[in-house]
Amino acid sequence: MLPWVEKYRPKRLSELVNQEKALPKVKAWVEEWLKGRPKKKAILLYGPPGVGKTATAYALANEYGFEVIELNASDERTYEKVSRYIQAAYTMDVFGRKRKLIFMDEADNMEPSGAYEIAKLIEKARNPIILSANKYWQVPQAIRSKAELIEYKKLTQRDIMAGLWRIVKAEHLEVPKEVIKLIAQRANGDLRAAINDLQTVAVSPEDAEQLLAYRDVEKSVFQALGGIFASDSTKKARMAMWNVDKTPDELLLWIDENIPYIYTKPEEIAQAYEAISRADIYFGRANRSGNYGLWKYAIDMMTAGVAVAGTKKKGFLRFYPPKTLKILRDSKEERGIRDSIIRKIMKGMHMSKLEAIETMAIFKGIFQYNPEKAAHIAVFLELGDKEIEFLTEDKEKAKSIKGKMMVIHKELKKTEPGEEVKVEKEEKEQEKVKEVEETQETVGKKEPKEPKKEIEEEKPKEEEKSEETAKEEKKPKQATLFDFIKKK
Ligand SMILES: Nc1ncnc2c1ncn2[C@@H]1O[C@H](COP(=O)(O)OP(=O)(O)OP(=O)(O)O)[C@@H](O)[C@H]1O
Repeated sequence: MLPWVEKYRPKRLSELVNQEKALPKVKAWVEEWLKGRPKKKAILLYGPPGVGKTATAYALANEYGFEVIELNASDERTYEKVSRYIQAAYTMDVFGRKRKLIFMDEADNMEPSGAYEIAKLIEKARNPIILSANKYWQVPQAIRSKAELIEYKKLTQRDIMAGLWRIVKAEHLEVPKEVIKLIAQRANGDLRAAINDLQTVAVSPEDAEQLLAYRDVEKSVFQALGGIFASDSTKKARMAMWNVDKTPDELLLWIDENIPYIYTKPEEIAQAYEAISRADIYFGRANRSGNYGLWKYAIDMMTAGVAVAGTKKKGFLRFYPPKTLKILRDSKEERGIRDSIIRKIMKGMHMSKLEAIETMAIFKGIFQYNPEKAAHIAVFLELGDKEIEFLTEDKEKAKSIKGKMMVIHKELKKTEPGEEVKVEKEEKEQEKVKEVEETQETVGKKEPKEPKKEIEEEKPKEEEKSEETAKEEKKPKQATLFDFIKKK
């Protein structure tokens, strides 16, 4: 399906909305080219994303009969390409070919080392060169000084709505006014984002509400995914991570979820998953060793590694939130509980987030069908009432697990030397709790977590060391899922 941003790209400059200040300057410059060679061979269009910079280049070319050569300024091979097309300019039109207009996107992501060479090429250029950037001050000075700077302003909500209505009419859609307004509000001046949202809504109206709500919150994640999957350069893929409001290991889940939607060839999918699992291994190692320097490798694997797994994706990409997290359906409270369980698994079992989430899914099964094992897990991870209920999805089952946990706690305390007196006291306390449980709904609210702490605090100093070693010995034993299963 042709992306609507392309399908409805303005054919003429007059179709561009609300860039009245910029367009006369662009026109004047290109008309100078028709007469000869202007003083400035290049113009630098700068402004926020999705406001018509690229659209200007194409509409201009269409109106004035140029062929657009689109290059990515951050690509290392750009210099080579620019130089090739600039040579070609000397023989322009000899074979009846169209004169070329060079459009260089992302001038603010250019390698500074190549900038000087490109600036020299601009000086020699026989063809119009249009550079585009979001932040002109990040364009290397050598290049900036060779270009006329033209500002593109952020579009208003009205502009965005006008742009959307044009498409709604052309596509014969029936979209309520409120939806158009909502999309325009969320686009924050970016018509490209708004058009993409409109296409998403039109493709699947059934989950439009959720997707829109989600986009609002997670906009930067979608942008990052776009950056990773639509990137033809590893550097750009890596950069896509920079402004995401998610931790790298969370973004990994998003990438993981979207691989099969974006890549279609089995070998591409396999390679992308391979990159993801290697990233996950690095995250796991970083968590275990506390060496967070390993995150760098993990991030490289999950961005650049995934980006090179398949061919660059053009066109409309639709991303989905990770199902594992069920974020859309979960309430804020549930999310909090789920995240806390995941954190406890990560910490207690020394796992990466992905491993912890998979483990939590397994635990859910155990908590629902095997209260005995579940109780061991709950004690080990020090799960609270809400967390146990979350895993069982059933209050009664949770109650039974909590009862078993008390027994386990009792057993554990009995095995600790010099604690018989305490245990006796504990037993009495627990009996009291049991009585309350039998009469009240709030069973198990008092987990024996606190009494355990008390005991630890009161332990004689000389025992600390041996307990440390005991803990050390316990650690690897309890750190795998199979150990819980064996326990029964
Ligand atoms: N001012 C505008 N008038 C009409 N359509 C626009 C305008 N701005 C953007 N669009 C629509 O949005 C699409 C994306 O815009 P465009 O590619 O020109 O953005 P851009 O400013 O180059 O953004 P970026 O900096 O991210 O490259 C266009 O194809 C067009 O359909």
